[in-house]
Amino acid sequence: MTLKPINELLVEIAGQAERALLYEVALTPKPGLVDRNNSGAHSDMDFFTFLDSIVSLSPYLYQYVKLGAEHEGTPKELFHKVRSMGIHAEKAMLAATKNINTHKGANFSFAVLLGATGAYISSGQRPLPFSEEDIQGILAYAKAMSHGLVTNDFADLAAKSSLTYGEKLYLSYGITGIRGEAEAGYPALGQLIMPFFRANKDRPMELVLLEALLLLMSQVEDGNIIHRGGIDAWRTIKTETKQLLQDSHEGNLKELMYSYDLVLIERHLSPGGAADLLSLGIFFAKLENLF
Ligand SMILES: CC(C)(COP(=O)(O)OP(=O)(O)OC[C@H]1O[C@@H](n2cnc3c(N)ncnc32)[C@H](O)[C@@H]1O)[C@@H](O)C(=O)NCCC(=O)NCCS
Ligand SMILES: Nc1ncnc2c1ncn2[C@@H]1O[C@H](COP(=O)(O)OP(=O)(O)OP(=O)(O)O)[C@@H](O)[C@H]1O
Repeated sequence: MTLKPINELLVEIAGQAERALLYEVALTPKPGLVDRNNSGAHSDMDFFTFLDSIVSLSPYLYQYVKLGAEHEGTPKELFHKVRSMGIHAEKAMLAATKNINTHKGANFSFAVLLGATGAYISSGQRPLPFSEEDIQGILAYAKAMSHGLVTNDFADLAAKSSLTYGEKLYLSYGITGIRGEAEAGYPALGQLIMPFFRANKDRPMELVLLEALLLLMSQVEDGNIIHRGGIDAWRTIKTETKQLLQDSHEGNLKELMYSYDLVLIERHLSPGGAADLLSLGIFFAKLENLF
């Protein structure tokens, strides 16, 4: 087997991250979220805002995987490198979207996971497609990178004058959100979505992605839902999406999801955390050549 030059591999991996973000926003119907049909429970952004946002992030996706591939220090040192790069990316995103938060969470997680992917391939120059073990190796590296993140980020919140939604949720409920997910090595990917994708890899991709979104909504501690609707609204969504998964089959899935979109729009709720995890899952599924 001949291995591709490393830079070609990095370009291909960054391209799969971009593709995953495009697939996520194009997937329709997504309850409460921006899709091709409507802007869900969002009045400040639409499908095109997401396209602008993805274009602005694209060069950084490559930078994250390159930083990982060239890294020679500890996983934690790589975390600091990609986060610093991520702050520049977030500024580019906000400039492209006129200050609307389209991909804050996705940008953070892609920074960590692309960095981890780069570090993983450089440790043994793995060819694509990756195996299940490769993905586990990348998630384990991401876990090592994020060690102590929750404690460090939330250490001095009392002294801060303004708090982000993630910080407020931690102070109010002890909810660790995206930081907790990263520090645990993204169990929503390794233990939930990737096994689901592998088990369903021969079914129509679009339906599998819609079901995957419902699966994530039924289980993830979604900071976006909780900051807008509170804990009860989040619990209700978890129960309802479990029921939707039980009631749905290939013939009625889209119809049920169109109806549920109207419900979440009416309640002004949007599962942004689940959407981000879906795009990360699509990224790994592409690297594993599942669809
Ligand atoms: C950590 C990030 C995401 C900022 O967190 P913040 O508290 O502002 O945001 P918040 O927690 O509200 O969530 C951000 C996004 O994460 C996504 N999300 C929410 N819950 C989840 C979840 N359970 N799983 C995955 N993604 C989630 C959503 O899309 C959400 O919009 C990142 O933007 C960042 O690092 N910003 C720089 C700030 C910084 O460096 N602070 C440290 C100072 S030491
Ligand atoms: N397809 C999508 N449609 C809508 N939101 C998405 C989609 N994919 C991901 N998201 C996530 O939803 C988040 C935006 O949600 P929200 O508008 O609640 O956040 P906010 O701007 O931080 O808060 P608010 O506008 O309520 O003050 C984005 O950070 C983004 O990560």
